[in-house]
Amino acid sequence: MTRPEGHPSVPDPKVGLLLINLGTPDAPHATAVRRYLAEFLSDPRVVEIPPIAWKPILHGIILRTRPRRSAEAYNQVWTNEGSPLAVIARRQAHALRERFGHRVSVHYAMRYGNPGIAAAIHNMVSEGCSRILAAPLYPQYCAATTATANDAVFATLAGMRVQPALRTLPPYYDDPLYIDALRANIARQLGALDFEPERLLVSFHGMPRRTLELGDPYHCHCQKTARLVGEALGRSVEVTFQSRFGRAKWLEPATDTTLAALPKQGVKRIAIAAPGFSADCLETLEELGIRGRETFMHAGGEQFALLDCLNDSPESVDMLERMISRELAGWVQQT
Ligand SMILES: C=CC1=C(C)c2cc3[nH]c(cc4nc(cc5[nH]c(cc1n2)c(C)c5CCC(=O)O)C(CCC(=O)O)=C4C)c(C)c3C=C
Ligand SMILES: [Fe+2]
Ligand SMILES: [Fe+2]
Repeated sequence: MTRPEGHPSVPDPKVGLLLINLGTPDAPHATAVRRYLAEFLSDPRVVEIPPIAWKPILHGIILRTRPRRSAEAYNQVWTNEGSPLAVIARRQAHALRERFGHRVSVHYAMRYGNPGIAAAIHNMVSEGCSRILAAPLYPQYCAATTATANDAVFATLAGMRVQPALRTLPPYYDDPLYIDALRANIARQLGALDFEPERLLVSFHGMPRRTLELGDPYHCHCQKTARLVGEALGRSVEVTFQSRFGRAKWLEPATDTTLAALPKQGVKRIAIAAPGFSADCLETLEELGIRGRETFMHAGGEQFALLDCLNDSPESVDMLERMISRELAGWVQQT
């Protein structure tokens, strides 16, 4: 790097990138799942019920029953290398490390479970990172995901005497880089199917409807992503919301009821994409790929394809590299 004459040469600051995802249990067993669910479902950003009312339900009912059922579901998608979400998060970080080389120190962390956000930031700081970009890998902003990931980053810095400088990656639901990565990823997979789907469903994780009424932009972000992806692919898409939890009204239409209804409307061949998930996980592989498929086929469907998420595909790594480089402008020499 050349510097204008008269300016003393200062060492380049070390820049760190922290990729953040939701988290997953350490093992597909009820004990590990209970530990994970207890942390996840105790987050007031996730369950917005006053703790005095929620705690007895969580500890008295949910944590007594759900871990065993969820562990069975995790068992069906667990791999030799671990939980799919953890495996893919590791691969995404590895791929970006290769892309950025010595320019950026790439780490990843989970909001719940391991590796944790606080530990990752402490590692980065002790490694000498004085500037950190925290990148929650949620394309659509939601208080239950983006905000709580950022909260955990801010809380870690709040306890430090010498803080690194910090940036956060904004939501990227309508970023042309994201839409183009989805277009390429979905088009490639549709082209490789041995049938022509009559309908392309795009299923996003659901949220309580009340969060939309309170002003969370998540629902609008999902709708815009879906519209832009449909336009980019040149075909219509149908938006649904999955993973309903509890008794309150959630965003609609629900993925499971749509899957049960489509064959009766004459739609027998479908493909389903889940563009809100940056990595395949329990919610895509088990809820859509196993239970969703069963629901559709039992209702009279004939062909069903679950498309992979962006994961560590070349288009995903290109997208992340370019989006992150843009956020790091001024911090890192562009190549
Ligand atoms: C009130 C409950 C939940 C809200 C709100 C919620 C929002 C939300 N979640 C994701 C992404 C993921 N959720 C995952 C699993 C999962 N989600 C909930 C509940 C809520 N999610 C539970 C209880 C679970 C655990 C599994 C189960 O018991 O059903 C996952 C997968 C994790 C994995 O280990 O693979 C992801 C990813 C988003 C994006 C979101 C709001 C937009
Ligand atoms: Fe969830
Ligand atoms: Fe689920």
